[in-house]
Amino acid sequence: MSTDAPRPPLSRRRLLGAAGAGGAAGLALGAGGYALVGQRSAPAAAAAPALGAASVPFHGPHQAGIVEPMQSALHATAFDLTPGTGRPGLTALMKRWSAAAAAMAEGRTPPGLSDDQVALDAGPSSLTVTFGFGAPVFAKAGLTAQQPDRLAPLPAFPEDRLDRARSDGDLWVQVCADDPLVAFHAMRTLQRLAAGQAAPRWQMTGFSRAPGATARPMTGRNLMGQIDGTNNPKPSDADFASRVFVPAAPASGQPAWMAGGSYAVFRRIRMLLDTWDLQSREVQERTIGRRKGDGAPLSGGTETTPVDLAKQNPDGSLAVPGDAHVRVAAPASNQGAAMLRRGYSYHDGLRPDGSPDAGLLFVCFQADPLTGFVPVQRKLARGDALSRFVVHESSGLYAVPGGAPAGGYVGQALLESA
Ligand SMILES: C=CC1=C(C)c2cc3[nH]c(cc4nc(cc5[nH]c(cc1n2)c(C)c5CCC(=O)O)C(CCC(=O)O)=C4C)c(C)c3C=C
Ligand SMILES: [Fe+2]
Repeated sequence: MSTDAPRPPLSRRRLLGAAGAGGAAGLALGAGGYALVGQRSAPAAAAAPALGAASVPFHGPHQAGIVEPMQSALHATAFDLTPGTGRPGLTALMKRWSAAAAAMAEGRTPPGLSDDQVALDAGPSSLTVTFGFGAPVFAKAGLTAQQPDRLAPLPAFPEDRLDRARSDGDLWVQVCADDPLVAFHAMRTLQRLAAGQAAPRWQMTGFSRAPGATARPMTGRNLMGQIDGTNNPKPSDADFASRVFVPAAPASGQPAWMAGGSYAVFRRIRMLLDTWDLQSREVQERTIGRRKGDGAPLSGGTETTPVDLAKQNPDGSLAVPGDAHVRVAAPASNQGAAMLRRGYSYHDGLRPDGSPDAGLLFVCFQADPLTGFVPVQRKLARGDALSRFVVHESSGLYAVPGGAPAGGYVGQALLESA
């Protein structure tokens, strides 16, 4: 599932145009959060094409990696604090991680480590790093009074087949970039910087379509072949911010340190692709409620035409079937519940039975999981035609603090609260 709607066309063209004119370095674009910056080294600056030179600022009111167009590579890692790492250790870690993420987002070598040089020749490639806190970290850091009640464990959904060793975790780190080596380097650097204070609990790798792969910007496809991400909330929607970000306290009813933050739900959802591929095109389309080729709703129109859930076929049946995924998941079917989906495909080879170990690393962000993911997944688990073709294998819910101002670090308002 992707929010592909990739780079805004204008900035994309300007990026490529600037590179073509040889004037990439130092040009601020001011659209979609992307800019071109100075490079890691002079030779790299001379050689880096626009894609590698594009950067997303680490500092800002919200963390990067939420509203920006999806990059092509993802590493998601959960860490557990090592025994004895209390609040001071966690504070030191978040300072180190934030400084490293800010540097790498500008294509600079992170402070405090000898660089492994994996990303040496590349620019920042739109690297974003997003940090989240899992529920257990609050007790471990002596911060239970500051734990949001929204961070209560997700309910058990029928048909979940969760592997607890690949679920949850004290800290969650999402690394995205348009170059796989840049993404690996960032993930590996953060892991090395955590040594002694936090150890990886699980790590997963995802991918999306490479920028420039299509003749024009298009919504991405998932491994079932569907156009996925069409009906995501858009930053231009009037209610976008209130759906995705936590407002300031006390109006939010949430701890003050969560202002500008969000909640991330992460689910590893395996697709039963061998079974899916045996289905007719008609069954596949009725399962989702949209045409496979162009993503148009079965109620008619084009990909971007609003879904008409009331539309009937000439025989009186619903054009979008009663159990179609888009009907069951729609805000209109869930008292307005909505979330910003930003998931990546994964493929980890074959399972023992020879079937592909592949699917969707589902990531969604919302201001409140109790009015976002939870009611929607509750409904999907009961009546979604897609359930026959997917298995939920791991799960996590994380509080994603607001962004850090220049000179600050992510989680500062929590970790320096009284
Ligand atoms: C609980 C939330 C959701 C899960 C889990 C989920 C899994 C999942 N979805 C697809 C494929 C598609 N989903 C689409 C739309 C869509 N999905 C959700 C929520 C979850 N999906 C929502 C809220 C919506 C939007 C509904 C609407 O308002 O119309 C689509 C259609 C295109 C689109 O709008 O993005 C596809 C395709 C898969 C394959 C999957 C698990 C593997
Ligand atoms: Fe979906």
